[in-house]
Amino acid sequence: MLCKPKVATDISYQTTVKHEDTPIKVDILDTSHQDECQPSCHDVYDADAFVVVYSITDTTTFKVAQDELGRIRSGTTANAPILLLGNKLDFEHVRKVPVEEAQSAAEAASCLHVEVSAAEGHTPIIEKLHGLFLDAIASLCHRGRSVKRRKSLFENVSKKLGSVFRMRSLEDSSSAAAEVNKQKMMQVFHQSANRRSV
Ligand SMILES: Nc1nc2c(ncn2[C@@H]2O[C@H](COP(=O)(O)OP(=O)(O)OP(=O)(O)O)[C@@H](O)[C@H]2O)c(=O)[nH]1
Repeated sequence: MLCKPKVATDISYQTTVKHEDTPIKVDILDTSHQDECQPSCHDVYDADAFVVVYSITDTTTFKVAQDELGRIRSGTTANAPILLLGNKLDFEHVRKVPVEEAQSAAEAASCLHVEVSAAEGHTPIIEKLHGLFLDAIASLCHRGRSVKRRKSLFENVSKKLGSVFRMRSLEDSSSAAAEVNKQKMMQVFHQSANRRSV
């Protein structure tokens, strides 16, 4: 299950994260929402997790993000973990999307919500992405695959990046930040496992 760019402006990345000594290959597709490519031209139904990005300064991007949440939740990806990510937090003074509105959209779609500034550092974003990947893994495990199959699934966690920021390697975080990440990752993993076992 590899994410293939659908149009020239899509960008794909590959990276590796570790979960309990198991390397997990992650394919990331950063899809473009430029005029010539509406969201509908993307096949989002083969991803294991999603990051839907909007700008807190632009209500149009939030509207598109909400539509995307609906599309994801209504297809075969209905149970996939989603991170709704509000970007450009450094532009708080010209905010157009109230945080409460975004939070309730996230709640309605049963997804995580976070606001960040890609311009002011990647660590908080990377932490959230690690959590999302683990959520995807927990989701795949919960679907009752065999242990052998799970390992190969671990190598195929893929996701779709909505838009806005360019991501750098997940391995760039400092060792102190990595320890914090690890703890948060395990928290999210356990929360996710608990949620899904209810
Ligand atoms: N101030 C600020 N600028 C940002 C932030 N994130 C992105 N930008 C800027 O916003 C502009 C658009 O960023 P892109 O990453 O190209 O946006 P995009 O939505 O992915 O664009 P497409 O791939 O064409 O859909 C660029 O000039 C970025 O430098 C942020 O957090 N703060």
